[in-house]
Amino acid sequence: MPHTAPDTNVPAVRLSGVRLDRGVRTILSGIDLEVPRGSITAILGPSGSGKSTLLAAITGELAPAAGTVEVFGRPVPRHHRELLELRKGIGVLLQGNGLLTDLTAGENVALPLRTHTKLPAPVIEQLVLMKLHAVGLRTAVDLYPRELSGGMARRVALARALALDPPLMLYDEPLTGLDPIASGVIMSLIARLNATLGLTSIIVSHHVRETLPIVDQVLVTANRGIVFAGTPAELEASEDPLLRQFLRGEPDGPIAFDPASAQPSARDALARAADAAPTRLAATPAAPRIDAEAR
Ligand SMILES: Nc1ncnc2c1ncn2[C@@H]1O[C@H](COP(=O)(O)OP(=O)(O)OP(=O)(O)O)[C@@H](O)[C@H]1O
Repeated sequence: MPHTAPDTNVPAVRLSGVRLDRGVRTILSGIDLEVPRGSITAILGPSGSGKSTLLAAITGELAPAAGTVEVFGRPVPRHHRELLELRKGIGVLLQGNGLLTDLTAGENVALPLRTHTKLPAPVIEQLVLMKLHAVGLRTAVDLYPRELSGGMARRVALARALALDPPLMLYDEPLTGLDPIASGVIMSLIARLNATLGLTSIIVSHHVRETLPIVDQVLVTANRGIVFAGTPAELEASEDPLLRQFLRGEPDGPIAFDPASAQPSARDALARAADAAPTRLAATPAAPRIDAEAR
């Protein structure tokens, strides 16, 4: 398991030739990617382009229709028991906080420890305080979720995701519903925890501007694939019309906001973009929209 004898040359996550379907629909295909250990990777892209679906493949919630998904050098298993083992090594912060409202912050953080370990209660109590301390909320241990601000509740959920010391953290839209100040706190916390605990982090986000400063690698999903993989600086410097439009969060541009209503000129520009970067941009006039939520 990831907890034991890590081979530091093996990436934390590797996808090779992966295709992901939902029912009869192919959401992503031809996916090759590596997430180096210790890094922070952002998965950005328009709504519905398959960002969360990629996370689901990493946790084994969605088996690939083709290709392989490896976490710390091991193929993601399909059997329930082995999957549960894998997931103990993956901390997930979901879009909603998922805190149980009738439990205190401390009891919420204790849940994974009570469920997955046989540690005695006093040890769990100490671990809970340590996790809450890591997110700057030790004093909130006895508060109920309704007594917490949105940002505090997100930090308690983060402490709970860290409870079992997972080497890999997945964040699905960690900033949803937070104001700019709380967003800044969460992003710097993600960066600090990644560095101090030696984690590997993957962040799915619509919040491009808030996310780019803390990440090492950016992947952009669109048009059923990964249309960009590189550093934040490389993304900012890209001349690719699709990426420029996405970065600016514009509904109008070379990529049609609503492909059904694309004008011929938009289609032409899209085709030119696809010709200019055939390996990175599999754009077609029927490609998914780039929408304004990308901001
Ligand atoms: N459990 C599911 N069953 C069927 N279809 C699904 C399921 N989950 C997602 N999809 C579909 O897969 C596509 C990609 O969804 P996904 O949630 O991965 O996109 P996303 O990029 O994360 O979007 P958003 O930014 O809006 O969260 C969408 O068309 C969505 O409707």
